[in-house]
Amino acid sequence: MTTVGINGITGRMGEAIRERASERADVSVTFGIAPSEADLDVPVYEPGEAAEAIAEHAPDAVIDFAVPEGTINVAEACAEAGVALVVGTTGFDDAGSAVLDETSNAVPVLKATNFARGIHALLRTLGPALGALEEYDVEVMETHHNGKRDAPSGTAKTILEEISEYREFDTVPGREGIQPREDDEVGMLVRRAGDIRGEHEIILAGNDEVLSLSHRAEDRGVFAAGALDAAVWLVDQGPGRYEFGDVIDA
Ligand SMILES: NC(=O)C1=CN([C@@H]2O[C@H](COP(=O)(O)OP(=O)(O)OC[C@H]3O[C@@H](n4cnc5c(N)ncnc54)[C@H](OP(=O)(O)O)[C@@H]3O)[C@@H](O)[C@H]2O)C=CC1
Ligand SMILES: O=C(O)C1=N[C@H](C(=O)O)C[C@H](O)C1
Repeated sequence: MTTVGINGITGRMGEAIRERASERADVSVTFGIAPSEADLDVPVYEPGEAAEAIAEHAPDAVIDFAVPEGTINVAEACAEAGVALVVGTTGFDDAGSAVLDETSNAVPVLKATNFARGIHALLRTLGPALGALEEYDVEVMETHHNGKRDAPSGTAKTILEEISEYREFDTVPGREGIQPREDDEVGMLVRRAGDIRGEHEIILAGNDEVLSLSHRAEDRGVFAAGALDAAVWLVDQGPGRYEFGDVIDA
C-alpha cells in the first residue's frame, strides 16, 4: 500500500484524486494541504505546516496539483523529509523549475503536464507525422474550463516542445489584424469556457488535406488515475527527475 498526501487537496484535481484513490486497494490518501479550511475525511494542513504534516504522516509520496508557489513550498518539505514527489501543477517559471531540479537531487520527482495516457500516445505520434508531412503548416489549439489560471496549458507547451524537436519555428499566440502566416510559425490558440476538462488539437495542413491529432479528457479521473499510478511507481525509484512516459513504459 502506497500512502500519499495531496498538495492542493481542496481543488478540482484534489477531489478527483481522493475519489479515484478511494476505489483502489494499492494507494491511500492520508492527509492534504491547502490554504482554505475544509472538512474532509483526512486532516488538511495549511501550506506553512507542510513540513509538520509530512513528519506526522510519513507518507510514501506527495501528489501535487496546486499552484506553482505551493509546489515549491511542498517540494522543499519533501526534499527535507526524503519523500517522493509527483507534480501535476503547471505554469512554472524558470526559478520554479530549478527548485524541482534541486529537489530531485534528494528525492525522486516525477512531473508531467498531463497524466492522461492518451496524451502520451498523441505525443508519440507527433514525430512520425511531422516527419512524413515536412512542408505542412502546424497549428496547436487548447480548450479548458473557465477556472484555469495558466495559458497556454502545460500540455500545449509540452506539445510545442515536442514539435521543436523536429522543426524550427516561432510560436504565434493567436492572430489579429493584418497578420499573414509565415512559413516558420506555429499558431497557439487558447480557449476558456464552461467546465471543459481539457482538449488539445494539433493540425498539420497541406493543400487539399488536413491531419488532425486531438485528445479530449472527459473526466478529471483520467488525470487522477495517471497521477496515482505515477506515485505507486515512483516510490520504488531513487532520487532524480522522471516523466510519466517512464511509468507507461515500466
Ligand atoms: N498534469 C495534469 O494532468 C493536470 C494538471 N493540472 C494542473 O493542476 C493544477 C491544479 O488544477 P485544479 O485542481 O484545476 O486547480 P484548483 O484551483 O481547483 O485547485 C488548486 C488547489 O491548490 C490549492 N492551493 C492554492 N494555493 C496553495 C498553496 N500555496 N499550497 C498548497 N495548495 C494551494 C487550492 O486551495 P484553495 O482552494 O484553498 O485556494 C486548491 O486546493 C493546475 O496547475 C492545473 O493546470 C490539472 C489537471 C490535470
Ligand atoms: O488545468 C487543467 O484543468 C488542466 N491542466 C493541464 C495543463 O495545463 O495542460 C492538463 C489538463 O489539460 C487539464
